[in-house]
Amino acid sequence: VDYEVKSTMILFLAQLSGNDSHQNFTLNWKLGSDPCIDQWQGVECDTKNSSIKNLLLDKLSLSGTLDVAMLCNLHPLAASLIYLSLDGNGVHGGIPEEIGSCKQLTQLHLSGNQLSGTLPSSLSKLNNLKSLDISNNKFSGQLHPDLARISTLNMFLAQNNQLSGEIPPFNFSNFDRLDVSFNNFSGVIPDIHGHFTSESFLGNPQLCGDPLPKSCTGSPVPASKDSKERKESPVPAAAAGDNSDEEPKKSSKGPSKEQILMYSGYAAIGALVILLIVWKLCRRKKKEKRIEALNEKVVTQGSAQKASHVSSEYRAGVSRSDFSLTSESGMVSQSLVVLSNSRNTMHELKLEDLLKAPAELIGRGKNGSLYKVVFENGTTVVVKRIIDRSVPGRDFKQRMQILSQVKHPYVLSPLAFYCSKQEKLLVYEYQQNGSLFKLLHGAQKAFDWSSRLGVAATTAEALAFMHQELGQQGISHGNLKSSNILLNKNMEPCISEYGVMGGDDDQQQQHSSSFVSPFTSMSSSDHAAFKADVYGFGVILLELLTGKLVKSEGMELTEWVQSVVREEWTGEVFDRTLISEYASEERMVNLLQVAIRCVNRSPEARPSINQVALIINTIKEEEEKSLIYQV
Ligand SMILES: Nc1ncnc2c1ncn2[C@@H]1O[C@H](COP(=O)(O)OP(=O)(O)OP(=O)(O)O)[C@@H](O)[C@H]1O
Repeated sequence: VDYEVKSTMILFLAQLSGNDSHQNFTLNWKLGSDPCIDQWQGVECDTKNSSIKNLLLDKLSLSGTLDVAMLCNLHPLAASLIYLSLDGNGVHGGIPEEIGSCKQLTQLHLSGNQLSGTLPSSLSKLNNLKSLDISNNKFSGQLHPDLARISTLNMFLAQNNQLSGEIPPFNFSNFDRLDVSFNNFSGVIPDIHGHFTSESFLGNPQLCGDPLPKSCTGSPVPASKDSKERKESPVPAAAAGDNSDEEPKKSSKGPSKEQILMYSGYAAIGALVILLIVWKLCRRKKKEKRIEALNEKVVTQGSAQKASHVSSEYRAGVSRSDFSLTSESGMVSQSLVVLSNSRNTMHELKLEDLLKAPAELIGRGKNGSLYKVVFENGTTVVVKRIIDRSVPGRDFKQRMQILSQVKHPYVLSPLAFYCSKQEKLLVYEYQQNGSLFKLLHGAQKAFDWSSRLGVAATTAEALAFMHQELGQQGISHGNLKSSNILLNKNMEPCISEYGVMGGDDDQQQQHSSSFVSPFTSMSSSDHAAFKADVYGFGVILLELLTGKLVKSEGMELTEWVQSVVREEWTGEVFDRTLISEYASEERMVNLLQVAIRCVNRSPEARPSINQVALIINTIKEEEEKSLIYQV
């Protein structure tokens, strides 16, 4: 079974279990093993062509979501999967439309979960489906009439949900089992050819007709001859919502009951849409208020201090700062904003102190210059002076405020910032162990495989937190590269300059063209920026694996790796120092596969950073287990 299928299955299970990667271990699903040969629990294969046939994951206390898009969008799986069973778990959320791409499915069993929402219309595309069991969930809405077109269907169990509308005219003569009881179905029961008793339809107060005792014309239905031995309904006609006394109204000239129902349905949808718009507007207002509140919380210092005139030209080794901070009027237009996450000593930080302190230029990147500033008390910070004027000041300030509130141990938050029309400065704690770039490409090259894997896993987790765990406030990095991964005093990676550029336009355009957002909750530019971060992270993985520079002698690392892999010389890609320490080639190849997926030219084909983090964690856990085993 190929790598992509294995990793997709591991991710699918992780989503099902609510991102609990331990479930993979319990079931023995490991990247380093084979689902068919090593018999992953719950997986049954077609022995002829080693393809995955059945996924039987009943009663495993899975409480995550059903991401069938992962399975059904992957051709080899979609072409082989015929039975998916998740009965008796706690899976929540809906069934995604992508289920329609799992064309070979003959059995879909999802009974006894917490699934909700309407059934996707794409279910009707499953024209091999024989049994569909969605009973004992929280599904609502109407069944798509096209469901009745699945000519192979012979079992439909949907009891105990909140489904409504009419029952589609299935070909009941093919059916062995049917149960739609205890829902909110309404209207006339289609012709069941005498195959089922009233039990299959009970508990739907608005349903009428054979085999229920409630007639659709008001009078009780006489038992038809072709009905199989029919039991008396335990629900009295009145309790079943018999509305025979309403019937005469039907013949009057006014709107029919169906029309009234239809119009009130439209009215309800209209009201819902209005409510949704009002809710969205309220949320936006609230968000703005929250940001304003955050702004008030921070310590601002004196708003119109005299600017100490400083030269705008940098001279290496000068003994004082040279940030030009003057506004047109010669005054400092705004003051330094010390953020609430700063250490105590930093609360006292003043703009004049920053200007007075000796500063040393330590870098000049495409987005600005970086200075190391040492205060009298010995505290050392770095100051990033941003030259990009395209980032609007308001956006920049808001982003900095949000970032200062985000507490992730592996994301370096700014200590303070300054923002005027001409100038943007950011103050960070100085990290004396330098950057990942230096560690990989500097003179000293003692950086073993386990540490590299650790850096990859920690960075991916921190990014996943920033992208997804923050929900609507998720922030992309915008300029992810190995020089922005710093090493803290414990040599752990720390992502620096987070969100400073608000998305690198070049990088985004280059790496996220022809993008169409599949999300409604997120703007397409946010989504493109997240995909650009995944690309940047993929390049970092390639640097970790190859030890090579991103660009050298006119050759891009991504292109070089892909060409070597295409030629099937994969082993040639890896850093010689890793080979000589006998690092596991299997796990290096697994990480390489992740990296290659991240740097895919098409942004849509790149995985989410959450998926990447999960796979890297799995590789890391396998590495740790093997180390314990060696000891
Ligand atoms: N807080 C810090 N502590 C120590 N070193 C840092 C810190 N921040 C950045 N550096 C290092 O200083 C060097 C220069 O940083 P700078 O941000 O100017 O360059 P860059 O990241 O290559 O460019 P840019 O971010 O503008 O694209 C880099 O090697 C970086 O790793």
